[in-house]
Amino acid sequence: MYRSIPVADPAGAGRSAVVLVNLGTPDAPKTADVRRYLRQFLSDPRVVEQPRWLWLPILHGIILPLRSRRSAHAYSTVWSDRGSPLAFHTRALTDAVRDRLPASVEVEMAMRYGQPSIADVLRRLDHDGCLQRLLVLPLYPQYSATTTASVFDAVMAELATWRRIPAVRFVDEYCSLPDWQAAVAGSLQRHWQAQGRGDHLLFSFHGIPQRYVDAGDPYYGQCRASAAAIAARLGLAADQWSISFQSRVGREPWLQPYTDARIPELAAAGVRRLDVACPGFAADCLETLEEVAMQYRDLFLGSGGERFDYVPALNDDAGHADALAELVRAQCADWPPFADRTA
Ligand SMILES: C=CC1=C(C)c2cc3[nH]c(cc4nc(cc5[nH]c(cc1n2)c(C)c5CCC(=O)O)C(CCC(=O)O)=C4C)c(C)c3C=C
Ligand SMILES: [Fe+2]
Ligand SMILES: [Fe+2]
Repeated sequence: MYRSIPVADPAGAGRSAVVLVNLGTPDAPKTADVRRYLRQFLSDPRVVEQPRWLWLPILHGIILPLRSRRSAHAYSTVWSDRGSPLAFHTRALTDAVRDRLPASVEVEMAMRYGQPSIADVLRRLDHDGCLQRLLVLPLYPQYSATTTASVFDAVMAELATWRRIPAVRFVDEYCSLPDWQAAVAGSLQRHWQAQGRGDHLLFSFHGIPQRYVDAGDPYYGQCRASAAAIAARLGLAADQWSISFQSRVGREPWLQPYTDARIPELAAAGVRRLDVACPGFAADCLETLEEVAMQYRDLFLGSGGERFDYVPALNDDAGHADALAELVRAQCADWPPFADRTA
């Protein structure tokens, strides 16, 4: 019934582990792999809040057959010999965070959809039954039920099958942390020092349905507040920056303004040189590298703009890893090895 494993050292103090969880990505940019990934992703009731009897026939009859091929093509434009950008950037960030923490804390990455799955990573961490303390850090700076809460669901679904459950802590958001805001502002400043600065800075966040925000999802407020905090650190005036929402799927209204409407609007208002940053994405991925850096570049240049700069996500930037390692230390301050409780 519940998972049984012989405990290697019943008298031992047990171990502490940190799991950084990102969204996940297909195994390969092929229609069949993308289809398997989209099926898991879009079957999650946190992502698509529709009655299952209504949604599942649409998903299997229309969305998966049409979207898998189209998305596979989009993935093939960003795939590299290191694999999917979301996967290799998340791995590099996890390594950088691990390097900054005591060697006795295990630091692993997991993916909400696809591989390595949350269930596999948790079981591996508890292979000897000695995982006693677990910090889950979803790599979403802003909380949304569609992303953050879905990670929580998957962690709890796995632990619900365990006999010996570790103490669990869960990070709900980190966009309000000054260290993270400083890391984003710092990467923009470095970009401007190297490339020069545009006329306007657009912060483009992944959208969600407006209906979810109306029902209490704090995502919109956190996007606005964190963009404003970053702009303030950069000393930008109100007309030098704005926010928008990208990656809409389906027909119902999502958060606005839409990035693909805002970009031509900025060009028409006289912006010749546009900088775009995506501070809702911890790691570069399909949505930043293909949708923003390719599609929206073409859109801006085709609307009369002269120069378009996509400022990369923080990925394994030192300031990013420092901020997340500090967040782990603060969250686990009373756990070994951060605190010696024998004192
Ligand atoms: C259909 C509903 C979707 C919601 C709601 C949604 C929210 C959401 N997503 C991210 C981050 C990422 N999404 C990515 C890809 C992606 N997102 C959706 C749909 C929704 N996302 C789809 C169908 C896809 C797959 C690609 C496609 O077919 O267009 C990715 C990139 C993954 C990669 O492999 O590179 C990320 C990251 C956030 C932060 C969010 C809500 C706040
Ligand atoms: Fe998404
Ligand atoms: Fe997309």
